[in-house]
Amino acid sequence: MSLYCGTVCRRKSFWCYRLLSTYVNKTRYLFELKEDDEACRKARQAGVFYLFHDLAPLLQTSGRQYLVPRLSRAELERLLGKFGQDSQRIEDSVLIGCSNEREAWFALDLGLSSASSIHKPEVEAELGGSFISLRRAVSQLSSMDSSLLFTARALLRWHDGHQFCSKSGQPTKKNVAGSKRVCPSNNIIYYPQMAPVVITLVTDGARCLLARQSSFPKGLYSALAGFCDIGESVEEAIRREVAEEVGLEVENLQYSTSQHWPFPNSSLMIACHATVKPGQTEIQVNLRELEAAAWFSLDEVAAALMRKGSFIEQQSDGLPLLLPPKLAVAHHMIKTWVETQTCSSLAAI
Ligand SMILES: NC(=O)C1=CN([C@@H]2O[C@H](COP(=O)(O)OP(=O)(O)OC[C@H]3O[C@@H](n4cnc5c(N)ncnc54)[C@H](O)[C@@H]3O)[C@@H](O)[C@H]2O)C=CC1
Ligand SMILES: [Mg+2]
Repeated sequence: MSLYCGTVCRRKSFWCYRLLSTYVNKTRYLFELKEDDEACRKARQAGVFYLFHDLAPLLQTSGRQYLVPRLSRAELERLLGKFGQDSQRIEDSVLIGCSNEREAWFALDLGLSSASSIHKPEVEAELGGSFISLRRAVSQLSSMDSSLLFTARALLRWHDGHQFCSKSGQPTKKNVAGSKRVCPSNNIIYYPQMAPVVITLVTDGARCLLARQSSFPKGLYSALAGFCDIGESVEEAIRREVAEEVGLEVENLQYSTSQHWPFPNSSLMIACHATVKPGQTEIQVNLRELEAAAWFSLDEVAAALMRKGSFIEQQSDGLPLLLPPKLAVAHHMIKTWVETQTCSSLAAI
């Protein structure tokens, strides 16, 4: 049973953790760490650390998968000492989560601050791993690891880009958890930001519309995506983006799911399905935004979904269509569409 006992237990800690479900307990604990610098400092003493270098996480290879090593506080202090760094450097770490047992997890980038950047190959040799671009590693990470590393990368990048107050020009100061930065001269609080992005899988009933940008790997097609403009609702952004990019009008918008996507900046991907208006299927590609867009049949998409291996391996097997990696929300939407189409065609038999 999960119970919240409110103010009665608000003595030493914010909440009486004993009575709460594991999930609520964890959520409340993280909330406390973000709000209370002293509690977070204490948690950092016993916490574990994920290391990055210039936003690339430290990873270790295990067969076709990557493992994500973590360091205890003592191991991290030893490492910093070995490379002539003060343990003060740990102050730069940011809180990215915690275990069910309230072990706090932090991320620290050893390469971002050029004044005190640690030489990458030496750390890699010392820790028996490599700092690998998260984008490159994403298909070989478990979904739990990738979600944690996405958060860490986004937060580390945000702090790196918000060292100064945009009003006073003075240095800003992060709270211990790294959930905000404050300008000491005018008390303006800066919170980490994400840009809302709509991503839409358009169908005409039998086919789905996929598109590619010239920057995509050869053969890769994805759903239509675009940043929401100021003042727009999600529905308006979807209609505008589809019209802008492929010259079609859509209706029957249906929310599917959402995902935090850290490349290149933090985006909140809001995924929806939509259909074209009856009789409107002729694509007019906006070549300033896209290289190509086309309708794909269920068979073509289902075959592409079955393909295994990395992009490089898939590119060499000669089939024309490549789909986004499993962890991308675009993959999830395409898979959902194929499943729905397959079920409805089976039901029609
Ligand atoms: N996780 C997934 O499955 C997928 C994620 N994406 C992500 O969605 C994002 C948006 O997709 P695009 O087609 O590139 O968007 P888009 O169609 O809006 O075009 C990008 C252009 O929009 C403008 N723009 C407006 N607001 C912006 C902002 N806040 N930040 C950056 N540019 C802004 C810029 O001129 C930029 O060149 C990309 O960052 C991409 O990584 C895209 C497809 C799949
Ligand atoms: Mg786009």
